[in-house]
Amino acid sequence: MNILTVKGLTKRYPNFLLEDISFAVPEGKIMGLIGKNGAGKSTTLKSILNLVNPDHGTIEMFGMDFRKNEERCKQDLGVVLGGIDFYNHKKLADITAVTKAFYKNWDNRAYQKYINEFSLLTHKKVKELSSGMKVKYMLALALSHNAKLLILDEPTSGLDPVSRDDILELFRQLVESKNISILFSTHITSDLEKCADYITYIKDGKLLKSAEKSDFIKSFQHLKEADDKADLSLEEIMIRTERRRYNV
Ligand SMILES: Nc1ncnc2c1ncn2[C@@H]1O[C@H](COP(=O)(O)OP(=O)(O)OP(=O)(O)O)[C@@H](O)[C@H]1O
Repeated sequence: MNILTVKGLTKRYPNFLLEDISFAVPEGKIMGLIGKNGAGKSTTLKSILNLVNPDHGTIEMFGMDFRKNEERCKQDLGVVLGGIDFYNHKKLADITAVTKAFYKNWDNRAYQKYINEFSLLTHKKVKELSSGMKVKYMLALALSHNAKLLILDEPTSGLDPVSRDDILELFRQLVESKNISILFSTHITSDLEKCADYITYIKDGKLLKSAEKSDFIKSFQHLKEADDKADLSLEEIMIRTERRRYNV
């Protein structure tokens, strides 16, 4: 069963066109949304969530039309877009108090468990947290209302390799122990090697490929050159697909 199905998503900006994006996230799986800077990853996520107004396309979430059931869907959805830096001077406890009022199925015991598990101190202000801790706090909030789908925009960007590995490991554990589904954007291919089940690749606003990871990798092996012995890695696939020739 697919937890999220995106069909024909199109968004036109004056200097950019996100065109006819379609893909699906199966239940209990991690989908990595990849593309270089400016490819349209954030625009895709914001269009899915109705944070920008797409020109075309349908979004089915939890078997419902997202646009017609937005408030219901949001109860089971955890979203981390662009961090919480605009709450820099707020204490975590204060942000939590505002957040929990929004969710019908807020679970205080679960919240306390994740706060302890992630070693978060709720009397601290957002600006006192490391980047990895901020991501963990956002995840703690999402998990405390039993979100079934997490949509995360570049959750690992700006993290050091150890913190990145820690967050990716946490994603895998969440998927395996709680059957949560995750859609996250990144331009860091090693994130996907480590933890994605499926990959959707957007290039210049267009969908290049969306497939299960090993099928995805297989489908790009025509980019191999004579002296390539092993299969191309995701990094090589992306570099070769995006490489430009300069007339200098
Ligand atoms: N509100 C907006 N108005 C006009 N153009 C926009 C707007 N938001 C994004 N764009 C343009 O859409 C294009 C895609 O941007 P987007 O942020 O979706 O890319 P991205 O793949 O998430 O990039 P990055 O990895 O750098 O975050 C860019 O050319 C950007 O300038």
